[in-house]
Amino acid sequence: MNYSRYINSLSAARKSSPIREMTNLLTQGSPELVFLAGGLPNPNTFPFQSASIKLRDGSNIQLEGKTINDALQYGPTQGYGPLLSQLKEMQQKLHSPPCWADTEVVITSGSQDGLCKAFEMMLNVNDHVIIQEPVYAGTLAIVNPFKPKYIPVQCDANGLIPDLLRQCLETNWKSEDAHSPSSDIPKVLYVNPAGANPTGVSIPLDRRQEIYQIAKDYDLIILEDDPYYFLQFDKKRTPSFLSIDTDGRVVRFDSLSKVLSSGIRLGYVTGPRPLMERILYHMQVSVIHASSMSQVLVSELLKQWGEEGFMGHVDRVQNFYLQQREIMLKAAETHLTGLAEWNVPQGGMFLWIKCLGISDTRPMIMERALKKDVILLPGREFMTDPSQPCPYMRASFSLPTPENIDRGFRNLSELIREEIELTKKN
Ligand SMILES: Cc1ncc(COP(=O)(O)O)c(CNc2cc3ccccc3n(O)c2=O)c1O
Repeated sequence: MNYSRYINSLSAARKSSPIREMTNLLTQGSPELVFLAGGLPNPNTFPFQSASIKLRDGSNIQLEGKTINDALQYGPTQGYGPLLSQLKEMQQKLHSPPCWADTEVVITSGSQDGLCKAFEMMLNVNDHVIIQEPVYAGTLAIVNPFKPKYIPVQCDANGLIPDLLRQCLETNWKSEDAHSPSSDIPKVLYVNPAGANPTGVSIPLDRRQEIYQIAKDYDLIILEDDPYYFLQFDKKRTPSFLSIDTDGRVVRFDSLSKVLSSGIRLGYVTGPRPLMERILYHMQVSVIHASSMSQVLVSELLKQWGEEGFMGHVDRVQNFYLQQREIMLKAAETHLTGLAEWNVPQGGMFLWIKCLGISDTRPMIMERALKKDVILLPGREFMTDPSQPCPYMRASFSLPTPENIDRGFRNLSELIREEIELTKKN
């Protein structure tokens, strides 16, 4: 593939920082090396001497000696060596990427960081951007400043609809336009394929293959934003776009937020080397690297757990959210039947609810929900055109207890009934 068409002039102008190259030397030098080059602070001046983290299973992770020094010091931009190796091994085992030999992984400060850098590498102002809709509000927040011409592709119970995707493209372009520098044909397809935010929908494999073929026909890069991959409620996880990527056209964003901790701010981007190099250079100048403490801690955890321990943990996390989903679905049945409609989420942590008899949920939620001791997000936040009224709202089942879910939905049903009355009066 010719990746230059996906790299805007800003990103193409980025170069590796000499200081970062120097720091990489530090990890390659002999023990006799006298390092006079980089401005790394002397760890003996740090007040932290060791750290011990207690795990819920009663075991401990000890950071001391080399690990505490690594945790407190600058490290390689691409990621802390041991963790990078562990994550690369995990990607190979879980996804068996067909283009693995030409693939690179970069550890980022959450998948949000990686997603932001990928769009900032690829987009120019006023670009066409193909995006599933509804879509995670954090993605819109990244892309909106580019004043994009969104091509929103509607979803059904199985996610993004390939026929609509193909229709959007063939109505306005020919596939050969992808090879014409002057064409304004889109270059990027953003997809959140499993347990999508906000719908909870997962795209089945046959549909992913159709979508991939369309991306192939129109030479699109697929941004596979997949933080809920481990939270798919069907234990047999659907193969990722990365696992069917025979061309090297998928950039995949994984997150540790939903399975280990959201506060450690660790995600990892997996994609073709020429694109990952651009993201690496951007990391060098934006944050230098993701938190060393977070990376060392996770690496020691994975070392202690091994693959079996980690997969056992993510299964427990998946089961927790499945239980939470059941509780929210029961509360919806009890309190919202006749007032709203919803699909059964196939993954993630959200229920996407359509209010019946209310054209736009934003005023109800933003102006009247707090008085009812319940708050959720209005559907407009997840639309590419927020000026349009939207009858949907997103409820998260990650945090509330079963009792609070039931109480919240009881309050919600009162809120909706009062809103319908209000609408009738106006
Ligand atoms: C589809 C999709 N892609 C990327 C991310 C970012 O995850 P990261 O790995 O932690 O950076 C997310 C996180 N989504 C949310 C985060 C959040 C944080 C504070 C408060 C509210 C939040 N709400 O509501 C969210 O949906 C996501 O859903």
